[in-house]
Amino acid sequence: MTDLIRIRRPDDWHLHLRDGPALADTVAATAAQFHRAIVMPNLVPPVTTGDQADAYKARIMAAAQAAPGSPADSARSAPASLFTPLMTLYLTDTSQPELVRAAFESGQAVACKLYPAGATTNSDSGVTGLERIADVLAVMQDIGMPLLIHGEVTDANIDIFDREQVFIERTLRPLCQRYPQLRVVLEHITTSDAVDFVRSAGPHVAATITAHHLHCNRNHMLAGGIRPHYFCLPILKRSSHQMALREAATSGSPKFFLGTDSAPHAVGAKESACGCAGCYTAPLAMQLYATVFDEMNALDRLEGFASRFGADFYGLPVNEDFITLQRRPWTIPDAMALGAAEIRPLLAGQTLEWTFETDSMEDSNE
Ligand SMILES: NC(=O)N[C@@H](CC(=O)O)C(=O)O
Ligand SMILES: [Zn+2]
Ligand SMILES: [Zn+2]
Repeated sequence: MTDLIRIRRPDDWHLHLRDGPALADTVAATAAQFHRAIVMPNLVPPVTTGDQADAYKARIMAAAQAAPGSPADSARSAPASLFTPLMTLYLTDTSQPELVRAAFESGQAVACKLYPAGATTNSDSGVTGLERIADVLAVMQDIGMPLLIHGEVTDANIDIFDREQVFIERTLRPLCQRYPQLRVVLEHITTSDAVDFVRSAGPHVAATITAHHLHCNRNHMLAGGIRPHYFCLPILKRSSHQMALREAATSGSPKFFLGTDSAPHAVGAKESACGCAGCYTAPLAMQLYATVFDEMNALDRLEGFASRFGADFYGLPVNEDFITLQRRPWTIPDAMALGAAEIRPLLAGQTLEWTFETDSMEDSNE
């Protein structure tokens, strides 16, 4: 039995850091485990321009400098100061192709995010119809800029558990036919339909998979009481879909890679008559993924999923340093700070088999 895993430092290819007082906590949590992260642009107001992405990146870097583990805090060794945010632009009906091109070519943004208007948290300014951004998509295809997609229809007549599958048939399949070379990441996939679609598409189409969709199915959220801390979008599905995701993540296919979709909301905003969608997993991300890979007898494939395939897709080098996880029980805290607010992480109070070791930088010299 393997009791110690040492892998190249992973990256998080789908993350919500939020803004303002929350940043110090969200950045520190992610930087403790990951080197890079694709930072989602769904702030209020959203990050739609290269200059806004630059300004947001500067706020994130300032938070990383001040975080535990940075040179300003030498007591711990988590390399918060090495954290590299990779910025994204939020597409709207009025996004301009030449501005998108300029932001990509200057390095201000590595990708654009498509939120169908109204599909999820802070998506009200999203795209109301793909025909409205046809010119932007054509430019993105030309320059090789990835399109990151929240893949759910917003049609009120479509059952919430079917919205991903219907999006694939109605929107994604035609999109991939119209732009056959467009680089696409279907984010936070939740269904076997999404797994099948991504598998059958070309190498320029990939998907991220969250830790919560690997750990949970809709029974966790709804059986024996309604548990708002499991509520996220796309919503948790039945266990057969969860199994399809587990198989995809642990299959060794480079089309599936790690994206936590860690998306914190204050406890009061989730425990409400109309609770917010989003699960906070950043501080327990690698412990959760390791537990699933262990359960699937696939610990030898964790490094590909967590530390290689995403970097390969984005054309970036793999990280030079390493992290260690140990088979040792670790109990997830009941509550954590999020700026002045309190937050309840996913699976709060439960014990995981794997502990994340705060790792030393010497590893990179071995
Ligand atoms: N996943 C979620 O349930 N929520 C995310 C938005 C998103 O990724 O769809 C958030 O920003 O809170
Ligand atoms: Zn989303
Ligand atoms: Zn997200």
